[in-house]
Amino acid sequence: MTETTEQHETTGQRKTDTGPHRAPAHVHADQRDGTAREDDKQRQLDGFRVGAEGATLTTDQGVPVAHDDDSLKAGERGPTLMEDFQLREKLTHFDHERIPERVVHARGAGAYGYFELYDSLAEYTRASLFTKTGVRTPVFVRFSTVGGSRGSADTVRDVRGFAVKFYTDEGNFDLVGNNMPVFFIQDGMKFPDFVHAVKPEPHNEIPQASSAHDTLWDFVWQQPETMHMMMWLMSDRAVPRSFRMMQGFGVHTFRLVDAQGRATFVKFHWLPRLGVHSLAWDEAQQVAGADPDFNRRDLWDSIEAGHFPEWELGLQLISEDEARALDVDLLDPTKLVPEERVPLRIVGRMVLDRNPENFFAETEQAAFHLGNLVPGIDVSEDPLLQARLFSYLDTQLIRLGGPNFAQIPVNRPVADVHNNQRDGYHQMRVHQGESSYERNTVGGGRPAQADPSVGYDSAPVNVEGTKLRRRAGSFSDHYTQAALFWRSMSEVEQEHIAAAFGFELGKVGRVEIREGVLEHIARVDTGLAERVGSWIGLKPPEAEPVGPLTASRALSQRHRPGDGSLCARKIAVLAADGLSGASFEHVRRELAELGADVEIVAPHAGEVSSEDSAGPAKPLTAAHSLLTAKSVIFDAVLVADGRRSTDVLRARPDVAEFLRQAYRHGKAIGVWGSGRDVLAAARLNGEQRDAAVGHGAGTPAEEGVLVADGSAAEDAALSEFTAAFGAAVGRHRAWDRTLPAKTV
Ligand code: HEM
Repeated sequence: MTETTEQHETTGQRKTDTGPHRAPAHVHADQRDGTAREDDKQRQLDGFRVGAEGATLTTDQGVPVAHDDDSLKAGERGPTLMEDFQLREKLTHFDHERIPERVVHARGAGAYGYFELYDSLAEYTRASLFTKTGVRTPVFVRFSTVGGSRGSADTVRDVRGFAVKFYTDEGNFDLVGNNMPVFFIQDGMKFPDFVHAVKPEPHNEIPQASSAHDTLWDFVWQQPETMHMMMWLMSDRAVPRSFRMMQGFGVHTFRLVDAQGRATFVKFHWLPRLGVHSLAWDEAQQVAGADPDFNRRDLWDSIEAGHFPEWELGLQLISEDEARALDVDLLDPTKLVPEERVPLRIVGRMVLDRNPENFFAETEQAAFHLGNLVPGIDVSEDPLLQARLFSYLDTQLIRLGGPNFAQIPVNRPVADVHNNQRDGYHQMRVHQGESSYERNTVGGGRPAQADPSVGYDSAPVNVEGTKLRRRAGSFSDHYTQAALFWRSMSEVEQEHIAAAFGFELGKVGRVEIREGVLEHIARVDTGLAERVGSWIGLKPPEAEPVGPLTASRALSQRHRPGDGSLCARKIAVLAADGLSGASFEHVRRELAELGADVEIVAPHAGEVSSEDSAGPAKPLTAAHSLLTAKSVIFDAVLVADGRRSTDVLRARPDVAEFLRQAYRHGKAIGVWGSGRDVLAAARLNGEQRDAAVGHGAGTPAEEGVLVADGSAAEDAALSEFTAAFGAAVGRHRAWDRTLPAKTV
């Protein structure tokens, strides 16, 4: 018997199974042709599912329980008896349900899927993951915020974690990255300091999941290496519309290693099919209240709806010689290599197509680690990366309660596991044999060492030096790339960055911290410092401009619109009893065909009456009342035709506020038929708008505001309107409408 056959302690069944409990599917990549395939992980997980539907309730010992509502007492009104083993077991288990949350990245959501390689990298690496084209390697991905606790809101200003576990046939490879390509600090020695500074302040544990407080900005002031990353953190990247609409980055430089041991530097980039899109800051703050699970729900819903999130993997491959010619040190994690300098080679795609079935068992117990490497992939000497190599395994030992967490279903490899690592808390395997050591003449487990052509080997990098605690001189420029980022932004993005600095520093109480940070900002760009200074009432100091610098188009979100698809974009249709059901159904159907999720928001939830006999056969249902739905949880808003409906809507202040807020947040707004009157009454932007402006099918009154006369009788006109509206939603936002009032 091989060791992995003993691992399956629990048998179970899928929720949909009706048959007897199945023995776990036993996945051995090497029993076929040595290749891990997309469903291998799922088949392995099948063996651990426990479905209790229809089963008899038992204790943990399997004893049937006939009475689960009352404890065992001495008399009806007497004290509870110590001997009540049922009660004690139930309470004890409950008392121990919580495990520590992750020390950072505590709040997250995950999904399964696959990575498919379409361009072999055999010339650079022997990793099967990157050489077998067409093969779909199973993955589990967890997205997260960094600073907040497990129960904090999704849409706070923060970096997002983007951690990918590839279950390859050569073992697990984890790419534990973020949605920004650089980091705050250059050396792992500073990580605890940085995290202590950004987390809630220790005396009163305020503020939760926010960088807008004295200690974080004090750290920034004292540690100017943070400046490049602070530019990213103040940008729209820090408030993504969706996990599906973020880039991902490995951040550090890694190495790909070929069969001869030749190494090439590599930087990993994930590129979302849907483009890179963000919330407006005002919107993000309101979503945090209206739906704290906004990003988590979006990921879950899109997968359930079959709109599978997708990214392409792009690599920057850099030889040692090319590295020497770059004007940045590849070992410095506060620097990026512009794509214009080293273009991306797109090699594959990742698709997430399955939600986990149990949040705790899978997402919460997932353990990613930078040191989970496979043959052909190696680390670099980046001092931040080197510290991470220690930290993940160390923290997981306590978070997951001992050294056997690789046996937890979500963490276990699809590849076979054989070694002499034994015992410890939560050991699930029943190892066979008399001995558990090597070298060994007794026999027993005795896994043989792999052939060198198969086993992991570190890149033979020449390393020597004098022991010292010092930062490399090549790491010392903290401003040039921060300025590159600033100069690469569109006008709207720049305005958002300036306002974000203004917001955050505006929450800093100590004026000397504000002044100190403003000095650093002035060294990045004096124009930016002027704008920030005007928000916080300070005059920035004189500073020497950095440069000359060209911009990098690739850094601006504006150049990553994506495919414009409406995959699981949420559209609200404001309506009341008496709407035109036929025209509504027409618009709904056409938007749904584009992938959008169209929901009626009405004065009351439940059935809404339609005014026309030609309306839909089934009654229309409002998914939300105006009490439960705010415009911030939708991407766009429509107002339906129907005189009786619009007469109600145009008199309601909450409808006017819904539209005004959507307008302020740059969202597409569309009205047809008598819906025009509701728009006119809303006085968008405080003005009485002439609802006749721009009418005609799909004619924009201004960018993203579409007004049509179309009624049910004019199908072609309505289709034209719907198509124009859909295109506006696909463009995400009319960003100019989101600009905060300028103070300069
Ligand atoms: C020396 C610097 C760093 C240290 C010491 C460190 C440490 C940690 C620790 C202890 C965790 C919790 C892990 C767990 O409980 O399972 C964590 C999570 C994480 N870290 Fe880091 N980190 C560092 C830098 C970074 C950087 C630069 C990135 C991005 C490239 C990053 C990305 C992540 C992600 C994505 C997670 C969440 C993984 C998950 O979803 O479970 N960290 N980090």
